[in-house]
Amino acid sequence: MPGGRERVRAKVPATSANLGPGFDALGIALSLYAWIEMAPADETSIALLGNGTEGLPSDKSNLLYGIAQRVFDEAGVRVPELEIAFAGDIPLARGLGSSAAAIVGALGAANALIGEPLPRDELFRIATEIEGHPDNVGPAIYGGIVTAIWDGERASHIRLDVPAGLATLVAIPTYELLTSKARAALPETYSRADAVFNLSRAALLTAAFATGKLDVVRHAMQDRLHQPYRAPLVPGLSRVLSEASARGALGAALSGAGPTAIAFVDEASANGRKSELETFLREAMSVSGDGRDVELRWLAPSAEGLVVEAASDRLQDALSEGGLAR
Ligand SMILES: Nc1ncnc2c1ncn2[C@@H]1O[C@H](COP(=O)(O)OP(=O)(O)O)[C@@H](O)[C@H]1O
Ligand SMILES: N[C@@H](CCOP(=O)(O)O)C(=O)O
Repeated sequence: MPGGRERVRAKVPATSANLGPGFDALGIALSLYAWIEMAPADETSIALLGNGTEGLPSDKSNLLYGIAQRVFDEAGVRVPELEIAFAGDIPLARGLGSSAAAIVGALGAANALIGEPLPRDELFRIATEIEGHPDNVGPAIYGGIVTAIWDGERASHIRLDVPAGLATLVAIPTYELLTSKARAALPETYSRADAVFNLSRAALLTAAFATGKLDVVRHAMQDRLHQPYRAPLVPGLSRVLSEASARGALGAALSGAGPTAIAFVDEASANGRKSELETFLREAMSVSGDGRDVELRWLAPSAEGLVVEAASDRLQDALSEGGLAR
């Protein structure tokens, strides 16, 4: 491939979007990853190696192939046949940005395959256009915490380092909730009081992250724009939102469009209350009541976003030999 690579592999982090009040505006990258590999081929093949990918198409109708072709079209290059492989630890349709990771990884891999004609900010613009909002694709590309806007044509963002000592615990239910369904539950209009309630908290939360003032996070995580309307779709969410701060968390939120819940903890003041928070989240989010249908994970924030490298072996081989850095 002139100026490009023969085989490339993109690594993309999971994300938690919204963080409570920052609906469609704020998100954080988490250390759980998806890999998307591409190489030119004589005939297109798509290997889906991740858990939960069974129902996804493995022909040219797959999202990953379509996005790669969009990059080639924008760059005026033709690569009609591709060998694509996807593997990932990010569970699908749980509010941890699986679709954002797939979009960002496909954009990054396709761009690298043809010599990176598109700058990273253009990848962000295209990813936002495809996803419809910038709050999960932003941290997936840039890592850290990202605050962003989208006006339908242009996307602007600022990336913040994650404050030292901020730990995140996610409670992932076994059931899926598609973002499209969780968005359909939202009203068309909001009152001025609710708009002011959210914009003041989103601004305070962003400033708290930017300055490392973790004690302010607990006052800034409430939301009136999406969580109250999504709570009927996520059993236990209302309890988590109202009680998590009394159980050792700085605050809690619905992760992305759900159904995962995310709690923030200040390592410096957790004072041995992590197991209390774990027990509480497991109990509250369990539909079966015995907690076995909820997976708890302490996921460190990921400072790194999209990384694309030349690959010397196939993703299948790297996976089976334990060669993927998690
Ligand atoms: N590797 C992939 N290939 C094709 N489609 C994918 C891939 N990963 C995710 N998707 C699509 O994204 C959907 C999940 O996206 P979404 O409902 O936004 O949930 P979330 O992004 O929170 O996991 C899946 O049902 C699937 O249609
Ligand atoms: N702001 C969006 C975020 C969706 O994130 P996802 O990771 O669940 O796709 C929303 O809340 O709808």
